[in-house]
Amino acid sequence: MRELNFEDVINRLVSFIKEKTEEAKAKGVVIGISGGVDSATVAHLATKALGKENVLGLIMPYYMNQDVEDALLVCKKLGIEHKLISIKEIVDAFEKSIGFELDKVSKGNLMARTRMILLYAHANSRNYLVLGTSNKSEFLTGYFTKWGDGASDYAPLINLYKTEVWEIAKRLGVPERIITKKPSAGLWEGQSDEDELGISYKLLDEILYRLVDLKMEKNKIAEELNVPMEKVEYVEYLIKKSEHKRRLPVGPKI
Ligand SMILES: Nc1ncnc2c1ncn2[C@@H]1O[C@H](COP(=O)(O)OP(=O)(O)OC[C@H]2O[C@@H]([n+]3cccc(C(=O)O)c3)[C@H](O)[C@@H]2O)[C@@H](O)[C@H]1O
Ligand SMILES: Nc1ncnc2c1ncn2[C@@H]1O[C@H](COP(=O)(O)OP(=O)(O)OP(=O)(O)O)[C@@H](O)[C@H]1O
Ligand SMILES: [Mg+2]
Repeated sequence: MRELNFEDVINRLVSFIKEKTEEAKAKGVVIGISGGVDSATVAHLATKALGKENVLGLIMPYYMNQDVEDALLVCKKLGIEHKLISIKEIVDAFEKSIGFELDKVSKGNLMARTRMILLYAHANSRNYLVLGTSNKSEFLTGYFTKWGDGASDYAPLINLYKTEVWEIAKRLGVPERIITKKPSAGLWEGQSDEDELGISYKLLDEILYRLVDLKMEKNKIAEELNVPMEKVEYVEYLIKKSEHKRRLPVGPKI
């Protein structure tokens, strides 16, 4: 992987949050806190940048489980204002109004979009910005809900791979159990990013870095990483298939 000076990266991330908040003349930021490492990292960075008084954490579970405890741990450790809002009633009411039972991916996307609505309701009413938590691995593979967790005003981690987010989290003092837990979108019981994506973040990031940043030939990547060519082609397929998620809607040239 590329060699980053993580202390320098942290300073840049903190300055970025501070600058963008000032530029927007916003009073603070609101972040969805899941109990996972991406949101914990963004919350730590925002607290460093703006002070704990100007950071609002929204914990928005559908399922009441250990993740809720972990999200509370993050907010309490940082001393930020936080609210616990169950989205179960809202999501179930949506589904009832839709009139048919949603498949699990569609229902998961509905959860992610419901959280987006709650984040923006708070941002609008307080003159806050919504900070997103997407990282480069998720962004490039399309592993996020379009206009759901993918929607935000600024996404500080968007240029950092998941394996790099783990390094930053360690240096920021994110609680160990949050760093070592299996990444999960938490959209259904037992969901795991690496199982759903069909590849470990370690290998995914090595392939993405070579394909996207270094623009290496696919056969060279397979050779260098000692993996079958199909793995590299699969990652390339994920990038292509999700192109529409990385841009605003377009229409024909007139
Ligand atoms: N070629 C194309 N051009 C323009 N638009 C296109 C399109 N193909 C689909 N679309 C549109 O995009 C929609 C599909 O995209 P989307 O609604 O996002 O849905 P989709 O990509 O099917 O599902 C989201 C995936 O992200 C995962 N996820 C979600 C949320 C959080 C996390 C996490 O890590 O925390 C992970 C989730 O587990 C699932 O695998 C289609 O219904 C259609 O409206
Ligand atoms: N229960 C939840 N409450 C509040 N926000 C949530 C919840 N679930 C997901 N989110 C938001 O959606 C984002 C995307 O989820 P994602 O799983 O990719 O990140 P994470 O949970 O922070 O880290 P990890 O990928 O390691 O689980 C979260 O970072 C968070 O901002
Ligand atoms: Mg998660």
